[in-house]
Amino acid sequence: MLTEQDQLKKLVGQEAAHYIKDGMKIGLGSGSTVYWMIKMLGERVKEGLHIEGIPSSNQTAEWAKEFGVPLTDFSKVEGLDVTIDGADEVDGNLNLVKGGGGALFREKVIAKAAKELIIIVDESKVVEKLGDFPLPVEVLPFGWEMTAAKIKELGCELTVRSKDNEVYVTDNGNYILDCQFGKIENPEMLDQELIQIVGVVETGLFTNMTDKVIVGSKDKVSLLERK
Ligand SMILES: O=C[C@H](O)[C@H](O)[C@H](O)COP(=O)(O)O
Repeated sequence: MLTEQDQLKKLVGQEAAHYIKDGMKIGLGSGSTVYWMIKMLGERVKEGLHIEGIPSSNQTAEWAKEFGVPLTDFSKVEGLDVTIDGADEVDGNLNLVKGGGGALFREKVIAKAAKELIIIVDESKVVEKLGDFPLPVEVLPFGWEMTAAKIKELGCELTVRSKDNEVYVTDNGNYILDCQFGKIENPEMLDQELIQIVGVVETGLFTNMTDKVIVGSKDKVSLLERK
């Protein structure tokens, strides 16, 4: 039995699959909303759609295999036509917080590699200002305590992400620091400040990258587009 939020995730995930055209190379994001998009893409592939996707996480790769979506990698393609991904927060300028599922680094790679970035969310993710959701920052394990101290100097409280009482390790073998900055006034500047800290691999701030956001709410699906 799906929760109301999951039903909205399903709705926008399925909707997004219809943006894909024959022959496209697609960046496949991560998370429970993307799951529905991949499932629907699998159905379209069975009906004859020819596409190839690059997954942003091991979980996404598994789903793609399960639903019959062909995969490729960056040794075989030069770029992507479109990337479709979820988000943890979206602001009015279509800036994003991502990485709730820990896949932010590969997600940023496939977002940057694509001609178009389409984000799929339920309405609870749309906010005026980013920052209620703690910002995930991927860091190298070596000296992560030093990296964390430098990040704290930018004005946040943080925790190292854990899972089942162990430190959570990303698909890239790194750690995630969940950073509570409060409302983020200037996401672009914060992203730049964070990325300059030695040991930071990537941040969950995706600024000036999103072209379209498909938002699912109770009575409709709406489209937000880059101004
Ligand atoms: O690392 C995970 C990703 O950034 C997800 O796209 C994000 O957390 C949204 O996930 P969901 O669709 O499950 O809410």
